[in-house]
Order: sequence, then C-alpha cells, then structure tokens
Amino acid sequence: MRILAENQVQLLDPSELMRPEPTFADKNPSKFRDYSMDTTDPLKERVRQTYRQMHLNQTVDFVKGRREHWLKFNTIKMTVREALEKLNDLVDESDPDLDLPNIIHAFQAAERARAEFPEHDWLHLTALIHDLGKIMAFYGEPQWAVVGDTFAVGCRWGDSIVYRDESFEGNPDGDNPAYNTELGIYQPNCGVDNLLMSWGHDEYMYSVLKHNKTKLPHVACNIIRFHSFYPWHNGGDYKHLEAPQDAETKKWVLIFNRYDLYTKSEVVPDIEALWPYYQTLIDKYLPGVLEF
Ligand SMILES: O[C@H]1[C@H](O)[C@@H](O)[C@H](O)[C@@H](O)[C@H]1O
Ligand SMILES: [Fe+2]
Ligand SMILES: [Fe+2]
Repeated sequence: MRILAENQVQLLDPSELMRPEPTFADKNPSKFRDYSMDTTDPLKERVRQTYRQMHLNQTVDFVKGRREHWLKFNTIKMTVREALEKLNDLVDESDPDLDLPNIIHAFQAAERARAEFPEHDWLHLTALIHDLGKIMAFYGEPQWAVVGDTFAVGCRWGDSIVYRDESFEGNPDGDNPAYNTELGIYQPNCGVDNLLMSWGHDEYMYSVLKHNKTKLPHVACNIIRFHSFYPWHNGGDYKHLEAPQDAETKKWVLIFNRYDLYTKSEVVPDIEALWPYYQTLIDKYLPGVLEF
C-alpha cells in the first residue's frame, strides 16, 4: 500500500500552509524570484536571455519532437548518485537566486524537507532528485529546453508567466488559431496531467521515474512533474483547465516549493557526510542503474 497522501496532509499544521513567509530563508523571502530587467546586470541578463529563447522556441511541434526523442530512455544508463554528481557541473542559467552548482541546491532542499518532516523519508528523496532531469543539458539539450519555469503549450500563454509581455514575440504558436485561444487544444477542466507542457526537467524526470518503476508514491512523482509550473501553482493561471483532483497535487507542490525556493542560499551543506543517509533512500525507492 502506498503512503497515503491524505494521512500526510493531516499531519500538517494548516497554519503552516497559510504562512506566506518561511522563517528559514537566508534572505528576505520577497527578494526571491526577482525577474525585473536590468541590461547592465550580467546575472539578470543571463536569466532573461534563457527565457527569451525558451518562449520563442517552445511550440507544440517542438515539445512533441523532444518527447519523441527523450521518452525512449535510450540516452544513458546510470545510478541516481551518478546523475546527481553530474549536477556538480551545472549552473542553472534561468535562476536569479542561485549561482552555484545544482547538486548543492538538491541537498539544500532535501535537508530542509527532512528537518520539517523527519518521518516522510519519501519527501526527502523527492527533494533530492527533483531537478535531476537537468542532466539533459549534458546530452545536447540547450538550457532553455531544460531549466526554468514551465507553461502549457497548445493554448494561450498564462498572464503570470515571467517576461510574458515581450518574450513570446515571434513564437509561431501565438499566431495559430488552433493554439492561441483560452482552451486551445484542451477540453475545459481536463486536468493538469493532460496538458502538453513546455519541454524541461520536470516532465522528463517524472517520466524517468515512471519508466524505471520507482517505489516513490505517485504524489512524489507529481510534485516533480509540476514543481516548475509557477504560472499554475503560484500565478493562478490555467484554472479553467484544472480538474478537481489537481487540488491535491497543487497542495503538495506548494509545500514542496518552500524547500525548493527558499533554501537557495550560499550556505553549502556537507554533501559527503550526507550521502550515506540519502543512499539508503535511493536503495529503498529508486535503486540500481536507471535508464535515462
Ligand atoms: O530557475 C528555476 C530553476 O530552473 C528550477 O529548477 C525550476 O524548477 C524553477 O521553476 C525555475 O524558476
Ligand atoms: Fe526545478
Ligand atoms: Fe529546484
């Protein structure tokens, strides 16, 4: 029997969920996710350019092509630890809050989840591996098709997407009447798992988990699948495409978001010392050599 998501939710103090500002963040929470433009600031420009390429090039056809390529899972075979260690060499170009290798972020997020929910070991591992799909960047995928916030393709772009007003300029789907309406290719309330998402590390890692028959609970896979869908879980867009069961997914994505976003800091955890604990979780939920 799977760990019941409902049980887990009851363990939460509802005031935790309501509290907008985490007390553990190293900087003022309102300072995270600053996508304001400043062409003289190299980090801000790096972020903006990554999204510009993403928003220009992520079309329905592009996404279908990348799914066709990656969802054969014939790129590489490796263990979770090997994949995580690859993230030593990845700095996420879409991220205004972190200029450090992504493996540090993985352990920062996991350790925070562990501190808040010591009994939910599945959540610790979920946090550790949530960005593992970024290994695509080492196998030919440009960062704009790997990192960053995601959005649905095949319908009108959500208003809360970062840089929404200018960065989709020239994306052909914007002129296509099949794709540029409120519903586009979707039925009302079809549910987020029926959306064709812009191609990136979320959907890829979700599919890798399912392909490799993870023992992680389904809600863990969904957290990973939608953690970058900020225009939905944070911006309030796409409500007309939500199905009732998406409320549960959203609730967990928002809990998880606290560990994902607000732990980003310059404080580097002692990764060597932490490996033995996390290896036991990998062996429990996602053992051996995986097909990516
Ligand atoms: O820049 C970040 C980063 O790429 C994260 O991994 C992603 O999940 C976030 O949505 C994004 O804002
Ligand atoms: Fe991510
Ligand atoms: Fe992350």
